[in-house]
Parts: sequence; C-alpha cells; structure tokens
Amino acid sequence: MIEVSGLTKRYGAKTAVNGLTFSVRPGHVTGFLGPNGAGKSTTLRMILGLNRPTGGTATVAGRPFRDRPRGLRHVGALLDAQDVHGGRTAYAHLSALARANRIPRRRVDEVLGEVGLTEAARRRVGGFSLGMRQRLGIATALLGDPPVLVFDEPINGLDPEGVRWVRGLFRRLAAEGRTVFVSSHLMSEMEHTADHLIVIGRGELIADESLAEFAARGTPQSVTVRTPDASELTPILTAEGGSVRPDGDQALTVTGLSAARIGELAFQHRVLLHELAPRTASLEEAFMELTADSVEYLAGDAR
Ligand SMILES: Nc1ncnc2c1ncn2[C@@H]1O[C@H](COP(=O)(O)OP(=O)(O)OP(=O)(O)O)[C@@H](O)[C@H]1O
Repeated sequence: MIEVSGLTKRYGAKTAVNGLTFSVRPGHVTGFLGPNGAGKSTTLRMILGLNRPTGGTATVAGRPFRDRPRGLRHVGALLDAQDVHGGRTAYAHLSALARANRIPRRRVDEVLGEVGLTEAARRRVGGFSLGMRQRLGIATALLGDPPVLVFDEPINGLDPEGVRWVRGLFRRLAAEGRTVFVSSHLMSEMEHTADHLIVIGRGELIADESLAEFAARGTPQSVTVRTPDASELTPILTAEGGSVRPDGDQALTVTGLSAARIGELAFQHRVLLHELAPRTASLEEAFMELTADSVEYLAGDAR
C-alpha cells in the first residue's frame, strides 16, 4: 500500500505538486496519469524518498520509504531507464544491486530471464536500445521480489511485443497481491493495463476511480442509427425526448435515448433499421476532456 497525504512540492515560486492525497492498493494495477509536467515524476520521487516534500507525507507500508534499509526488497522502481552506468554489463549492474541489498545472486539470473535479457546479460548497457534499457530497469525493480512496484513511463521505447509483455507482467504482479503503480501521459497505454486510475493535472488530483467509473465520465453516450427512413424516424425519437442529429447518408446520431428504446420505437412504428450502435466516448477523449484545463504545454496557438 502506498499512501500519499497532502503531498506538496514547491521549487521556488513553482508548485510542482499541490496537496495530493490518494492511496494505491495492493492487488491492482493503478495507472498514474497526467499531461506532461503534471507532477507525476516529482510525486513518484517523493514516494521513493528521492525528493523531500515541501509539505505532507508519502508512505509505503506505513513508513516513509527513506527509513527502509535494503530498500529493493520493499519497493522496486523504474524511474529513468537511461540512468544506468553504460560501461557495465546488465549482469554486473544487477549483481552489484543484489549485493548491496543482500538479495540472493540467483535472483539476477531469474529476473534477466523474466525480462528476456538472458542473451544480452554480458553485453555493456551502453550499447542497449531504449527498449532493452526499459527491460533492464524492470528487471532491477523485480530484483528484490518486492510487494510494492513503481514504474515511471515504462512503456516508452518498447516495441509492440514488449508492450504486450509488460502489460501481462503488470497484471500478473498485481494478481500476486502486489501494489503496482504505473505512470503514463497517455491514456491509451493505461486502458489495457490499469484497473484503477489516479489522474493529476498541474500537481493537483483530478480523479481517483476505477477504469469503469472513468470511462462513464466521457461525453454523453450517443447511439448511431442507420435507416432508409431517417425522415420518418426523426420526429418519433424527438417526441420521446431524444436529440437527433443527421450524420451523413441515412444515419442519425441520437442522444438522450438508449439503443433499446430506439429499437422499440422503430419496431412500434414499423421503421426499418440497418444499424443500431451505442457509442461511448473513448477513454482518450474522456482523459483529454478531464485534463483540458490543466495542460501546461500546448503546441502553437492552441491555448
Ligand atoms: N528540479 C526542478 N526544479 C524546478 N522545477 C521542476 C523541477 N522538477 C520538476 N519541476 C517542474 O515541476 C513540474 C512537474 O514536473 P514532473 O517532471 O513531475 O512532471 P511529469 O508529470 O512527470 O511530466 P512528464 O510527463 O513530462 O515527465 C513541471 O512544471 C516541471 O518543470
């Protein structure tokens, strides 16, 4: 369990994180989302005891993480995949960490196998691609077999097979009862990975809810209706309280009525339907809408 309470970080006049309060529960993959500059990395660094909060607290299993000796057994983290000594081999990097944290040497081979780097283990990290570095960072996080795992933008640089693998890995780690906290600035990366979401913007909490609750926030649900009798159906739906917008050839976009009700009305009035399709806003749309006011860096004159 990760608990954050009133967490605040100021850099001079700049408030990077402002009074954040949330918990990250075990047994779930929790996505940590926000536009660029929202304060995700700063929050994760405070949780890991790498940055000192200006105010508030962050604890892991009830204690500030800084107070934990042999930290890798308590929390595994991937913060910056580039942050590895390039002259070392993957094997040497993991072995040194295992020694410092009193982790058995056999774990080095186990985690290298787990992330698919067994073949590359004796190569220098300096020659690794970004995807390979991400895999090594994930291996580092797993090394101490910790109950709590934190990943900052772990999907960056992975190829499609790597993305699929990492999603499966996170789900498995959560199913084992661990706390898995994963940051991203892209909703599309989270929607197949996380079951709970914490969304921040400009350092403040915007949402803390399940993926299903988040999805229900989007623009109102609409129904696409395709019929050769659009002109006949439109007044019928309007009379029932629906709002109807023509949408190209023989198609209507209807809001305010369920697909089931539209089907019943069409049946009662003997109107032929070719298609009746409920449409929910995509999670990406819901995310954009939710964070629109807190996007810090916009291209061109979009602001
Ligand atoms: N050491 C620092 N000194 C001054 N300002 C900082 C420092 N670190 C971060 N910030 C500022 O704090 C804000 C939050 O940054 P942070 O890196 O935590 O955001 P993020 O959500 O991780 O963004 P990204 O997705 O771009 O990595 C940004 O405006 C950033 O410029």
